[in-house]
This record gives sequence, C-alpha cells and structure tokens, in this order.
Amino acid sequence: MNLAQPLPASVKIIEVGPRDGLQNEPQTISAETKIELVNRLSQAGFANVEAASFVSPKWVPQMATSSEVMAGITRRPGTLYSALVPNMKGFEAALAAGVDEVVIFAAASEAFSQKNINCSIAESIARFRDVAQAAKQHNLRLRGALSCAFGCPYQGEVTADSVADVVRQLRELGCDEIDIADTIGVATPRHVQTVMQRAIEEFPIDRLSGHFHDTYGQALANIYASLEVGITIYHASVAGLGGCPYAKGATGNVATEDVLYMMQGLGIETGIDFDIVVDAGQFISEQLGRKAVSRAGNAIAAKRGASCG
Ligand SMILES: CC(C)(COP(=O)([O-])OP(=O)([O-])OC[C@H]1O[C@@H](n2cnc3c(N)ncnc32)[C@H](O)[C@@H]1OP(=O)([O-])[O-])[C@@H](O)C(=O)NCCC(=O)NCCSC(=O)C[C@@](C)(O)CC(=O)[O-]
Repeated sequence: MNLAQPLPASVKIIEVGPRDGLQNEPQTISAETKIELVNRLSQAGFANVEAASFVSPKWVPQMATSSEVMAGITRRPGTLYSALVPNMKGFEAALAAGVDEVVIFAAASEAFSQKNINCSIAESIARFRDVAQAAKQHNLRLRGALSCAFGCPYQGEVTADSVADVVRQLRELGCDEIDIADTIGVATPRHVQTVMQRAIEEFPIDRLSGHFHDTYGQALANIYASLEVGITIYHASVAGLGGCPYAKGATGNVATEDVLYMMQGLGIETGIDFDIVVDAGQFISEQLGRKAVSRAGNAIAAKRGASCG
C-alpha cells in the first residue's frame, strides 16, 4: 500500500442522522421533528440523506413513523432519500413512500445477524434477493450495509475474509454501493486499512463507503485512514446522534460537523453548507434536550453565540 498517494479531492458524505441517529432514542420523537431535521439537512446540500427505515415497529418503534416522515419532507432536487428495508414487506412500504434508494442490511458476523434481523447471513442474503430484484424493477438505487465489519458485540473478532465474503454476495445481488460499517466503533486505523483493502478486491473502490461509529473515539482517525486507501464515501450523523438497538453500549456515528471540519481543513470538497449543518445539529439536540456530541458543531455554535438555528 502506497500511503504517500494524494488524498481524494472530493468526497460524498451520506447523512444518516435521521435514521441511524434517531432509531435508538428512547423518547418518542414526533414525525414533525424528524421532517424538520431532514429538511434542514436537505438544505445543507447532502447528496444522500438516510431518512427512514421500514422495519418491524415491534423491533424498532422509533422508526414506525417512516411513511409519515417520507410524505412530509420537502424533496430537494439533487438529494437522494434512502431507507432501510429488511424484506419484501419493508420494500412495499418503501416503494409506496417514494424512497429513492433502498438499503438492505447484512452483517459480517453470524451472531449479529441473528440478533439484528433474526436470521443467519445466508438467510438474509436469500431474503434480500427478492428485495434487490424488486428495487431494480422499479429503478430504485440499491445500497448494501455490512454491519460488524471490524468486530461484533456478541462474537468478538470478525475477519477481513468474512467481510470480503459478504461484500461479494452483496455485489452479486446488484448493490450500487456497499457500506463497510464499524457498528460498535472498535476499529483502529491500520485495521480499517486492512479490511478496506480486502473489500476493494471484491467491489469497486469508488462505490465503497466507510460507516464509522465513535464509541472508542477512533472514527475520525478511521476516516483519515480510509482516505489514505482512497475511499471517497463516508457516513456521518448530525450532532453525533445514534447508537444501535442491537449493539449495547455502541455510541453514535461520527458527527457530521466533525467530519466536515476535518474535510475543510484537508481541502477536500464536500459540497455541503457547514453552517446549516451546525444549525441542524443544535436544533435536534435542543429537541432531544441535550448537548450535541459534535465537538466542532458545539465549538462553532459557541463561537458565534448561536442558540438554535
Ligand atoms: C427483519 C425483521 C422484520 C424480522 O423479524 P421477524 O420477527 O423474524 O419477522 P417476521 O417475518 O416473523 O414478522 C414478525 C412481525 O413483524 C412484522 N414485520 C415483518 N417485517 C416487517 C416490516 N418490514 N415492516 C413492518 N412490519 C414487519 C410482521 O408482519 C409480523 O407482524 P405480526 O404478524 O407479528 O403482527 C425484524 O428482525 C426487524 O425488523 N429488525 C429490525 C432490525 C433493525 O432495524 N436494526 C437496526 C438497523 S441496522 C443498523 O442500524 C446497522 C447499520 C445499517 O446502521 C450499519 C451499522 O452501523 O452496523
């Protein structure tokens, strides 16, 4: 690996706060608040906002208002609105709600697959086959998320080979993009580079993304390590919202404001209005009754004396 190669000139940031960020919140968040959050993020110029999740409301109650949210948002031309879909029931709901991109979600760990979607990895791929075909028939974009690519809360170690194996299966389903996810935020930079290098052998580098949680404070370092490898798509969550209902103790995704601050400093183009994201982060944190987790967002809000945009 030649680490002296230049960093990418631009990256795509996928904002996952309205879905990954909010799904684990214990208090019920109204559809109006979610809609306002998605609209603010759209205005910031994200090319992709993960806005909803059509999963069982018994499993993830917070996402039960997904149809309402999709119906209420103001769609910005140039933004794709994505939703998680575990099966055909979810697909039908996502289609009716007018999502632009369907996200099927598998795991690199058998134990996590069972806890998260109540089936083995092989069973999940079989279920996703119907969803993938239906997405293609309806000309919807198809993304594959791969959880526990760097470690699992139930089985511990996850090998780069098991990541590559599921990446290959998601590619065979026709995924347009694949997310390599550190669900519990345990990865460190060299480990990230090893796994990303292995994933690149199975899927085009320009359609692979890094999805990092910040549980151990490594997310920005892991993004930098992925930039060195040449990855150009990253997921982030405004105000550092989040956690996973099936990964106890896992904290939020890397905060979008922190990623934007780092990209700005590195001279890497994102096409996103930083100030609007800071306001959105302060808005949702105020709604949740707590301070944003984003260091950069809080620093900027404090500096300009902003309360809530
Ligand atoms: C996959 C299932 C549905 C299997 O759940 P199951 O219980 O095995 O499924 P089932 O087919 O037996 O259905 C059970 C009940 O759920 C209903 N049902 C079934 N499907 C749906 C649906 N789509 N929408 C609405 N309802 C649904 C179905 O109709 C039935 O209702 P009942 O007859 O009992 O009244 C369930 O395990 C589930 O919904 N799990 C949710 C998992 C989840 O959302 N996890 C969090 C997201 S993943 C994540 O955050 C990781 C990621 C992507 O961010 C990357 C990372 O960081 O790792």
